[in-house]
Amino acid sequence: HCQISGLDVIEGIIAVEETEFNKKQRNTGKWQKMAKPHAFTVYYVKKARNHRWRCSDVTFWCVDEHLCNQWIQALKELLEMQKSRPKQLLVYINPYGGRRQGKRIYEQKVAPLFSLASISTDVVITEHANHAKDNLFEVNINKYDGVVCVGGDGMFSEVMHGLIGRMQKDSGIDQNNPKAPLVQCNIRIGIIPAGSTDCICYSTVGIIDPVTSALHIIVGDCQPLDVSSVHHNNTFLKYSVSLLGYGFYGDILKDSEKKRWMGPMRYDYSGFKTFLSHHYYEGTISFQPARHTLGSPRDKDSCRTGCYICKKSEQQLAEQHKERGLKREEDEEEWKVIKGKFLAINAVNMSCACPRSPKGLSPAAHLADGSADLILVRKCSRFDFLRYLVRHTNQDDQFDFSFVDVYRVKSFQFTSKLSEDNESNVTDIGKKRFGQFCRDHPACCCNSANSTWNCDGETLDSSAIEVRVHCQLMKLFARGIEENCKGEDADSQSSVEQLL
Ligand SMILES: CCCCCCCCCCCCC/C=C/[C@@H](O)[C@H](CO)NC(=O)CCCCCCCCCCCCCCC
Ligand SMILES: Nc1ncnc2c1ncn2[C@@H]1O[C@H](COP(=O)(O)OP(=O)(O)OP(=O)(O)O)[C@@H](O)[C@H]1O
Ligand SMILES: [Ca+2]
Repeated sequence: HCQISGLDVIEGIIAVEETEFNKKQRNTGKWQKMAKPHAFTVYYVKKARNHRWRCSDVTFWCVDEHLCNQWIQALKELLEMQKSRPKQLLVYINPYGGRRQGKRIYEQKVAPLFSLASISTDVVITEHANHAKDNLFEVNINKYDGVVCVGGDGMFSEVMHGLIGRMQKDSGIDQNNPKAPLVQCNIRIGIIPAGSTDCICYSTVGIIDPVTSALHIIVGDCQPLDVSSVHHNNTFLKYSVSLLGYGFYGDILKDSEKKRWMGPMRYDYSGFKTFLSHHYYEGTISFQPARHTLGSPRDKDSCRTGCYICKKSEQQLAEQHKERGLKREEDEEEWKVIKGKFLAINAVNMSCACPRSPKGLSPAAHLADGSADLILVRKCSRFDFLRYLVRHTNQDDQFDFSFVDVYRVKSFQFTSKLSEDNESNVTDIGKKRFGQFCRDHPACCCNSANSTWNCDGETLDSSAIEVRVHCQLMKLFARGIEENCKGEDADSQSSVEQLL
């Protein structure tokens, strides 16, 4: 990554413009000797610390007007040849996400950069939930090179549902069929973070910073992403890219929804409350291990830009597409079944790194390997659960506990004990009364009721679900987290800077 070539340099250029300079500029330095100076300014990506990108500029002065114009022309032609760069974007802004700064962030930090890079935009400020999703079913989508969402994970989820849903509708695929081979979505999504957790942005870029994300969009980055489909009884419920969590994260979300007015703080409040309530839930989880991928959840290396494990999965996917029509072998593959009492069941398609937990729920999970990491946290003491949680915030291994198991899977199913009992028509009135008693006395930690699934920050209505990972179903304007050239925290130079 540290090598430099002419092409790398163009990749880092945002725009080239003839420099308009005033008398003051003309009278500075050695250029004041020039009778009639000419100049052009190159705006480029400057890489700063901790994956942050900034727009910087450098002005080249020239005595010869013709030579100056030739340079401008040549650089503009090279920029024009960068076919992965978007020209026309559809932007959705959630004005109420996170700290309600979405509109301001877009107008002040992002729109000027898009305009500098000659990107045209159609901007929709959402008026209600599902506005963006519904709108994506109506717009002339082919007009756009990408869709940008300004908001949090929930807003991203809306846009993703709109795009994937639209894609399947246009291709005649029934989303309610859990086994349907879904059509990949080639229109990239850009995330301008303005939410509460912004876990998808953090896990794919390495920082929550609107300017950095805007620059990844401008240079036309592309990061494929695994998407899980969630069904209940042959009915499609939702897609998930980050966390599908039952128990702890489901309960936090349910409680926090009532506290939206608190903003991002609501998660800490509900997190603390849920931690104290210490509820566990009984159920059965069955899963198919992901045998196609090379990695394991206990690997020391994490998914980084150009990840070879994700590339391998991409190749396998291409082969599968070629062999389409042949019977899929996955139906015959083994299922593992685990019954137990769980404080949390977390399935993550990516690390789920976020500022609260910089290495995430599963540090070695891959963005695009066609698998999810299934983390089972069994019933344990409050103290042990706290030790487990604390390891999300430091360098210690959060899977190194006897009550935590982790599996890399390509599909799984869950049924709670309660719904199993209901299905087998066990009507134990005493048990139900006892359940009621426990709901009224939260100090009791038994499984009085079902938890809810937290699906990328939204609750699901059903506790019994069937989940399948779809390898690289969609793409983002991102490149994954970059390996730093000179150690984790050091500044790394962009190719333009190295050239300068
Ligand atoms: C002692 C400190 C332990 C801190 C442990 C922090 C672990 C944090 C892990 C965060 C994982 C986020 C996964 C991302 C999920 C997103 O798809 C979703 C949508 O935005 N966000 C949430 O559901 C929002 C989920 C928000 C979760 C907040 C959890 C806060 C837990 C606080 C526990 C306090 C225990 C204190 C005991 C004294
Ligand atoms: N104009 C609107 N009014 C009300 N709700 C909206 C509007 N636009 C979008 N939404 C909904 O708001 C929900 C939350 O938005 P968003 O994800 O941007 O912020 P957040 O919840 O604070 O952040 P995070 O998801 O990162 O925790 C989304 O699920 C989205 O459907
Ligand atoms: Ca994955």
